[in-house]
Amino acid sequence: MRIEAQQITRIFGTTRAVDSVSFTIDRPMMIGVIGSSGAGKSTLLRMINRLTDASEGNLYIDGRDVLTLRGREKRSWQADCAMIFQQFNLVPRLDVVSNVLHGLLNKRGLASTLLNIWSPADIDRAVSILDRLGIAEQATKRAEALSGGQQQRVAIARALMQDPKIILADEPIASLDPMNAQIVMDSLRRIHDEDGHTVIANLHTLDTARRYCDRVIGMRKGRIVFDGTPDQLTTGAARDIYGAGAGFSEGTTSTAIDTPAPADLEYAERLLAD
Ligand SMILES: Nc1ncnc2c1ncn2[C@@H]1O[C@H](COP(=O)(O)OP(=O)(O)OP(=O)(O)O)[C@@H](O)[C@H]1O
Repeated sequence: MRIEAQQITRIFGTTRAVDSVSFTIDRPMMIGVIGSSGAGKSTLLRMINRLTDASEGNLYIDGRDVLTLRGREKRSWQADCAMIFQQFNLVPRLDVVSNVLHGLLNKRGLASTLLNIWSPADIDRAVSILDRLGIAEQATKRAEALSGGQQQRVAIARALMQDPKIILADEPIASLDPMNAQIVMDSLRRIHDEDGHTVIANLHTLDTARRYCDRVIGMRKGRIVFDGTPDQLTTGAARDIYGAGAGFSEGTTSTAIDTPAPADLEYAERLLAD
């Protein structure tokens, strides 16, 4: 899949949250997007997925501009473009396997959703995806009973259930302890390696971007100020991305937040409402 962003821009009031961003992805890659809080990382992912409309620009996916899609075609693109969020966005009271089956909602009609009708083949597939992520034994538990790391793996399973062409992850490990963060990043990397999906992840630490990604995009004030390999991401380059002075320390690049972002809640509501 070839992805070509041409001068994508999103303006909120007087803020150019994303300002004339262009990049091309011409083979499946794992890409990390880094930058300080407010740099425009979430807005960029949300424009790709069409959760937020762009103010200007084009996003060609295999030659088709997905920013202009409406109605059924827009939903079809959203089904191809799975999102994973910092706060997991599972339905807490539902069991794990039902949460994974919700990945099909982007592809299914309302009736089967309301009646909770899933074919045995769908259920088998959901369990085998959970198995792949090492959490099949949790399938019948309520999502809320799982640890954060397990919940994020359920969210990844839900994303895989929709058989996406691309996976977008918005700060997928920002709420997790280091061990669970590693398990989740290992899972995303393995999915990329095995399935050949492009994964674009907003990440709040440089070492994670360096360790897991083939390419790193650095954003500052809505613009791309770095686009290169992890090797090219020197401390000097990081200082430019984060706009820090000589006292810059790589350990202080965290932009983790503790409260669920409105984007997360909106996504969960959309999954339930569709
Ligand atoms: N719905 C909105 N309405 C108004 N302004 C917004 C909205 N969403 C984002 N912004 C603004 O756009 C800019 C970029 O925000 P964005 O959330 O994309 O940055 P980010 O790099 O993802 O930051 P963080 O790491 O804190 O999530 C910020 O100035 C933010 O306040």
